[in-house]
Amino acid sequence: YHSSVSSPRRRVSPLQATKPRVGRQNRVQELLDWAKNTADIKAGGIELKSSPESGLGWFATRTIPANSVLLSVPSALVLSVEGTDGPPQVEKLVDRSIVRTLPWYARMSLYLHYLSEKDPTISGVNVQPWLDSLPAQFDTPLHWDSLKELQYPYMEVAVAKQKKDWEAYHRQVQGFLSWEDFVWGCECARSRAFSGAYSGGAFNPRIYVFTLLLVTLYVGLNLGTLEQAANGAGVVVSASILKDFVVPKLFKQQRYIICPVIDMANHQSIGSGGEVSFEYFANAYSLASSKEIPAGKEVTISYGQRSNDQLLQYYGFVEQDNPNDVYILPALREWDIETIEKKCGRKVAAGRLAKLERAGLLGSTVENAAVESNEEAANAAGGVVVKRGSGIDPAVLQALRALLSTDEEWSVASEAIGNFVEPVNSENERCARIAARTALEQELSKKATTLEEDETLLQRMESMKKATDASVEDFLAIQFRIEKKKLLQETIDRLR
Ligand SMILES: C[S@@+](CC[C@H](N)C(=O)[O-])C[C@H]1O[C@@H](n2cnc3c(N)ncnc32)[C@H](O)[C@@H]1O
Repeated sequence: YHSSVSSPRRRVSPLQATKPRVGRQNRVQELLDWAKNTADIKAGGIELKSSPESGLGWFATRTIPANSVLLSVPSALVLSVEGTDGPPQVEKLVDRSIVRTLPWYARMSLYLHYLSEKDPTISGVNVQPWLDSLPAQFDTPLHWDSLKELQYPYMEVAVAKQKKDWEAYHRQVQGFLSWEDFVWGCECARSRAFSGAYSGGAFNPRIYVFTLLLVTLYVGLNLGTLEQAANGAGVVVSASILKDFVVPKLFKQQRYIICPVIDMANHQSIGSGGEVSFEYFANAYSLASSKEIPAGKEVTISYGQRSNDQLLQYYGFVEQDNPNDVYILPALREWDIETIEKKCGRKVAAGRLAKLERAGLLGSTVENAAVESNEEAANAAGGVVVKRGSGIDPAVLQALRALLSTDEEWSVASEAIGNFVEPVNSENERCARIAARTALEQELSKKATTLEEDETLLQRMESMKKATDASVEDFLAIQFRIEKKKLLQETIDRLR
């Protein structure tokens, strides 16, 4: 019922295919005109510009002081998916019993499909110019012929799982939209939606005015004291706040929204000058400056703490020196114990591995990762996580201290792995760090190319960009593996 994911790599969404092929720049102008004239979207101090690295993005046209609202989009215009049902448009297409089995992004995909094929209006506003502004294709690994150039087996597992999951979801709705359209919608959702436990509704001044009126009447007509009235008013006010703020947070009513026009803001992990928030009193979503932004600078926002694994898999780009980047090493059970023993000059004593196994510190095998349910590019295999911010997982250092402990250290620690949370002595600590470093060095040496070779290659590709037929995918793969190798090297240096 559908072809393999990788074949139509440069697909054009049906949306664009049925339209005369105007350049994205024209569509951008149409989007801006629409935002201003039809959608009641307010903008100030920014312009939409295109850059080769990140596509379209918002740029400051003048110096913007901190805390200025740059864009304000009425909340009636956003595409929203929350809870397990709906949105209602989707339930017009697909039976609710099926809708309920789908994750938020699949429901968002169906919603986008509904808007493009059935009725392009949201709250009575025709959003076609916004639909036309969406990217026609994605460069995420899901569309790549091979992921070998990433030199990161973990990503192959993660993308295989993504493909399997998405195919299963599509099977539920294949009567309504093609695989290509389904994937296109899911990717729009994954790369353009914000999430959060947003308020249940907008500020409704009428409740508060009415309460004030009641209080005035109550006191004015001598029906009770001001204190009694205030208690009554307190209940009204707090019930309303409860509904808007507390309840959604408490029950984790996660809400996902795509906000037209604000969805053109690009990501920067650290130092972004923009911020998206829900303006309770204005009942609008806004893009505002969180600090002063110099004229000409891009107004970026943070999509959250995203590793390059997540950024590449779901957004199709790689961030340089990403402070949230991670490296997933094979699980401890797959480490080369013999080499570690040699490098430390210690033998792993009998029974230690079994102890770690029972404590669940050895992880599972990579093959098992694919069967576990895990939406994000996270670590289903129990691999050893290395973070740019904090280095190697402290639980792994703990396990290594215990693993390499002498019989004496082991008995001093009452044979309990829990007593290895902190370093036990300098020699044991030295061994644990050598072990970690050895695993990291071995990981680095397994790569088909070195960091230096990759950097030279990338420079060459960049300088000959037009002359070569290097694709976006080739660039991304090299950028990605450079960042991973940098992270491994940094962590090795920290362990010296
Ligand atoms: C919410 S959209 C932002 C608008 C997008 N640039 C466009 O042209 O439609 C997210 C997408 O923008 C691109 N993007 C965002 N931040 C980026 C960055 N720092 N570097 C490269 N591309 C980025 C990625 O393609 C990502 O999937």
